[in-house]
Amino acid sequence: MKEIKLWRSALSVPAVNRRALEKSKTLAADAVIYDLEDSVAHGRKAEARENLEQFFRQDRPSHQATAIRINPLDTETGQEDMRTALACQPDAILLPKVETVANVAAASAMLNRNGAPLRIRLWAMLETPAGIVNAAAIAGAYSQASAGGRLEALIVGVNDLRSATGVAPAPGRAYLVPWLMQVVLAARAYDIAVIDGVYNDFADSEGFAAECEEARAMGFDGKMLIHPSQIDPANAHFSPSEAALAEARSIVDAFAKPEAQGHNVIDLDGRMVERLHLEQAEALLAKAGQSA
Ligand SMILES: CC(C)(COP(=O)(O)OP(=O)(O)OC[C@H]1O[C@@H](n2cnc3c(N)ncnc32)[C@H](O)[C@@H]1OP(=O)(O)O)[C@@H](O)C(=O)NCCC(=O)NCCSC(=O)C[C@H](O)C(=O)O
Ligand SMILES: [Mg+2]
Repeated sequence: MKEIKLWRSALSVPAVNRRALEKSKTLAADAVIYDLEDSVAHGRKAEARENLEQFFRQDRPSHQATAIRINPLDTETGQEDMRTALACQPDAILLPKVETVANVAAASAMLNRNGAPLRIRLWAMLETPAGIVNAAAIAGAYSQASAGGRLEALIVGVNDLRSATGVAPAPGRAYLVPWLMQVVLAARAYDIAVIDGVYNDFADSEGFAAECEEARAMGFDGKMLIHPSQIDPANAHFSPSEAALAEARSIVDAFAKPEAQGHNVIDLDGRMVERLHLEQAEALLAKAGQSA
């Protein structure tokens, strides 16, 4: 059976902030992304790497996946970050500003060359025009489904994307939605996770809730976060609703009845239900069991 993982909340923590690093272990985020890239000033990269090496020597809570976001690998800073990440052995390394299959190939080759265990995965941020245009190729080339690939998740970087395209940071994301959907489609085509970008105004809980709802309806698995106050709402919005769980139970029950045996299509209270709905229902119930 396929491994089920939760991707509802991926909190970014600046690796330069030791207090936030400590706090991260106590939080209910499904994943924590320790950031060496944009949240760390250029002159403090070495300090941030040192913090991470110390931090990863400690025990970590088992409920959280860990990732380290490095700088682009075609820079000396990115190369040094990768050495730190290899020493820390997080669950994943998050590559920023991925634009081509070659960007992922370079990281994958470094992991393989250095004998990194296969459990260390790659996550890719798509946050430039080229990254969005090439989303399907990037998702396909190194995804789990394609012979031992390491790529496990795509994350959208909406701030960089807005900056590179000139799309205004206005309320609502009408002009971004077509590009976001391209990323969702690419991830679904290759059966990898897909995480929506950050909501900067962490004091605006209503706006955040609205964006979570939109992201869920678009098919995202969760959201990248910047502040602990966003974790509980994200976990709630990206968990299956009670109504969806009740529906799933009724589908499972209906297919378990003797009269449904040998049928791929049944009538459930005047609606056609197929076996693919049964598989969806079982997956939803399994996921809910994991998040309970
Ligand atoms: C945005 C912040 C700078 C706000 O920080 P601060 O003013 O300190 O917030 P609070 O006083 O409300 O904090 C309350 C307590 O929570 C801790 N805290 C705050 N943020 C985090 C965090 N991210 N992880 C863990 N803990 C956190 C504070 O230390 C306080 O703790 P305590 O004193 O013990 O009660 C700050 O939230 C922050 O730095 N956020 C993360 C910024 C970041 O990671 N940016 C990079 C990711 S964004 C991105 O990737 C964009 C993307 O690339 C794109 O292109 O779109
Ligand atoms: Mg970015």
